[in-house]
Amino acid sequence: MKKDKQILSVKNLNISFTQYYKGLRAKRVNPIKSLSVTINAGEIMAVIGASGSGKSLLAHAILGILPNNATCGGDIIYCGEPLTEERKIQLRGKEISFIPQSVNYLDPLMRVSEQVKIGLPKKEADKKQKELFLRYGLKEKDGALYPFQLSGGMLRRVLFATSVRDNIKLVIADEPTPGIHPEALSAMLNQLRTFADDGAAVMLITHDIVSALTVCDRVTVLKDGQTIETTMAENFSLDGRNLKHEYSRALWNALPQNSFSIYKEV
Ligand SMILES: Nc1ncnc2c1ncn2[C@@H]1O[C@H](COP(=O)(O)OP(=O)(O)OP(=O)(O)O)[C@@H](O)[C@H]1O
Ligand code: NI
Repeated sequence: MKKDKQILSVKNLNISFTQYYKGLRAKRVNPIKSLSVTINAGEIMAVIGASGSGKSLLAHAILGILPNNATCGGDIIYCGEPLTEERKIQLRGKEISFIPQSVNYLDPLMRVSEQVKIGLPKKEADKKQKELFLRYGLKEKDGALYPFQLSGGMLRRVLFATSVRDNIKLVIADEPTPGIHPEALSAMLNQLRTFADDGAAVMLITHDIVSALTVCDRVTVLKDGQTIETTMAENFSLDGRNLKHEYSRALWNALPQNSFSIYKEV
């Protein structure tokens, strides 16, 4: 696949919810106001922002899994064409791969090895699933277990294994690494890098900016459902003087390892 080709373009995304309370009184909330992000083939775009800034909603809008009471505006273009609700259903789990934030996305009643096999070509599903378990430090016998029998860290690895498929063009990873020990963390980040190097566009939603910077190309900063800035990863360095927006600098300088740097307005 040609690199630098735009795979995903989200323009002026707007998401609101109608909430009913006290019987019939309706209230609208509008957590995503004007959010834009583009990702090219071969690129990892980290998406960062405080809790509640709209990162997961962005992911869910692209995948077509927003709750029913959500209203969505703006444009989502995938490979040059509007990503309609039908196309979302058609493509997710195939060309568009999702690593969800919550392990609740796993089926509680299905053995985890079976869940990793979903979407794999039948003939090689067994072999591939075992390879993926090995790659992410899961034991072969763990495959026979149900989600409730695995630890949080193990479930994250299972989720990651479910995302590795051939012919992926877009990967959306929503906070894929919390509670993961350092070795598995780097295996997962390397896997995201491999997806990108093989030509996919990768969206890495995370709170862990420092780990993300080891693999990502660009960073989009969100605040209150709006894009604050998109910048090259290398601008997250020193005291953040190359970042355009005050808020991005504040996020960067709030990290414990940066707290001693002298922050001056530039
Ligand atoms: N179904 C819903 N109805 C109403 N508001 C919602 C709904 N889902 C999410 N929100 C609101 O939208 C905002 C953004 O939520 P979102 O889950 O995208 O945040 P996030 O950036 O992923 O946060 P975190 O880092 O904690 O995962 C939040 O204020 C949340 O309360
Ligand atoms: Ni989230």
